[in-house]
Amino acid sequence: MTTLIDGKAVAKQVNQATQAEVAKLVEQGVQPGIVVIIVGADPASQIYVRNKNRKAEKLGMHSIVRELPVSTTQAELLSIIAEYNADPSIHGILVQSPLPKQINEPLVTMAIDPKKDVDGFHPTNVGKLVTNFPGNYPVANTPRGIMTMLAAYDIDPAGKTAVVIGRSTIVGKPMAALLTNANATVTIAHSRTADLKAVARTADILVVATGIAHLISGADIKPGATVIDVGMDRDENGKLVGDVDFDSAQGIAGAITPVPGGVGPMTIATLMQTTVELAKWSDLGE
Ligand SMILES: Nc1nc2c(c(=O)[nH]1)N[C@@H](CN(C=O)c1ccc(C(=O)N[C@@H](CCC(=O)O)C(=O)O)cc1)CN2
Ligand SMILES: [Mg+2]
Repeated sequence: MTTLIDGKAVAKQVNQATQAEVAKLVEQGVQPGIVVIIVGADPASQIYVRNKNRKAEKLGMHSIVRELPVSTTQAELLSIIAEYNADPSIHGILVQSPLPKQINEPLVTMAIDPKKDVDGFHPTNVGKLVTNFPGNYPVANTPRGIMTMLAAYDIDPAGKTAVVIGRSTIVGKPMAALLTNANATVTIAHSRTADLKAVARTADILVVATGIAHLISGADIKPGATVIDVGMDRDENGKLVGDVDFDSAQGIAGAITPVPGGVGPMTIATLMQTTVELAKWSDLGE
């Protein structure tokens, strides 16, 4: 029997808690605010940005979408970020990725005030995560949402062997840090890993974030393992699929996230949760 990890249902619970928290803050005179900056007109990014804006408004937050032309220069983008760094009504600044070629993404990440870094990508915040620094700071929303999902299903990483396939700043590296901080024994694997599938088979918790449709199949999964599929890929018919072949994993995995309806909804719900926390930490000193 394979348990389906229902990200949509967990996201709904997180969103309900966030909505209640927003209402409480508003009573105290603080309305959490987020700005999402999008450069260019990538259709998928436009949909994600619209979804974030709708969700933020639905939960009672102040939400701005700042749409910039594809020709925006590095200097223009940095000066817009500086504007929101100085705006007390904005607690979270998110620059939607991917960005056009003329923009230096790491410099953009560095320009965001770490206290408003709602993505958790600023090196100051990444450094705190990796050093398991005490206190409050934002953590990348996709891996943090995955930790929330694991907890919701009583899956404790402590003492388990975890394999994270993918080493991105958005998912793989912060995921490995969170699992390490939760006392798992963690391996980061990637495109250059020798015998990747044999490494995958050692995992009690397998997180796959490669962007390669159906890279992992049932034969690569240790029986009973928890499988978290971060992929959002298109198959040959244009259908949205994950990095894991869900059908062949069924019956082998102990628990698995579907695509869609797994990690994706948790990313947005966690982003909203982080925005509220940033507002609390900055305006109420909590
Ligand atoms: N600055 C950032 N840029 C990007 C991030 C990010 O976290 N920060 N992540 C991705 C895109 N993304 C959010 O921005 C995102 C994409 C998709 C989903 C989602 O809920 N997916 C659904 C399926 C949607 C569909 O049917 O197409 C699901 O998995 O159920 C959430 C967040 C890149 N850029
Ligand atoms: Mg994401």
